[in-house]
Amino acid sequence: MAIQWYPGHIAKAERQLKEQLKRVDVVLEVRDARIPLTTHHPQTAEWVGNKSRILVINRMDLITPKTQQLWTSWFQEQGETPYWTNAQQGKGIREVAQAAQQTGVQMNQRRKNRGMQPRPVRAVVIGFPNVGKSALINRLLGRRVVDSARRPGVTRQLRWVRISDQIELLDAPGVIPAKLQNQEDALKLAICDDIGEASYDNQRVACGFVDLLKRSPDLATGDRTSTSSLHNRYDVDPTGITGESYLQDLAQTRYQGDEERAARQLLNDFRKGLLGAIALELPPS
Ligand SMILES: Nc1nc2c(ncn2[C@@H]2O[C@H](COP(=O)(O)OP(=O)(O)OP(=O)(O)O)[C@@H](O)[C@H]2O)c(=O)[nH]1
Repeated sequence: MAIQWYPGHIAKAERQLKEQLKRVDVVLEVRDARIPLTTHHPQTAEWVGNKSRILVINRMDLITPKTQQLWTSWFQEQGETPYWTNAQQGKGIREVAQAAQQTGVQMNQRRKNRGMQPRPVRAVVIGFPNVGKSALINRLLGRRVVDSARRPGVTRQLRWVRISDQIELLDAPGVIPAKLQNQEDALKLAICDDIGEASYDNQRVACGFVDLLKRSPDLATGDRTSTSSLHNRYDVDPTGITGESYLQDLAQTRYQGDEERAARQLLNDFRKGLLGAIALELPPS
């Protein structure tokens, strides 16, 4: 499905990300609740090194509580603790701040053991494009921004903002370049709009979206299947037809045959949660 990206752009994003990571103690890795695996870059562990990492899964409002519970159990089995947030509405933010603060306690204990003064823990928010990094930063800052300072000796000027006596945050999030491992990942990122600079074809992505839902009708848990969510919203039944035919039918019945408009509408409705809480991934069994 030919989703394109620019190697030069990726190299630059990676350099910036590594520069940001050098300066911090704790990394808040933000993922998209609809695709928590695909919004994880395989190189993250390498980038984070021996720093602390907090796993933040944002857009919790776009999946059902049941799906969230399945993921929480799965992550716990992998030895990870997910922190669920809705950065748009400010849910789950306090817990993330507390977790970051907790890593500072450990860091300061090590400093103390070496005869050093305590200092605030330094954090950065990283994640794929558009997963909600800025929204999270703004929520973490809230009204508690007391000062912001430029630190000398930093090659590129990175600004620290203090979110409490114990935490300082880099004000610019680290963008993980969407290295597209395979077409399935690329499609999911495009559907969720987590792909950034890459360019893709709305109509192909929309058809791929319908086909994906048809392959996995149980993605929407709750009282409705994901395909009946489509039927319900547009009054066009996807049963027995391909994604491509679905888009054509949708365009015919609602958009005077304009498939591009139909595709954009379908994708926007999904992204806004208007098709219901549909996850595009469930934990591997
Ligand atoms: N439904 C929902 N939308 C969210 C949530 N968090 C952020 N958004 C929306 O997602 C979009 C992207 O959020 P940003 O905070 O700009 O994402 P970002 O990761 O900083 O994006 P880049 O700067 O492009 O990398 C915005 O329209 C937000 O309003 C959330 O928890 N739920």
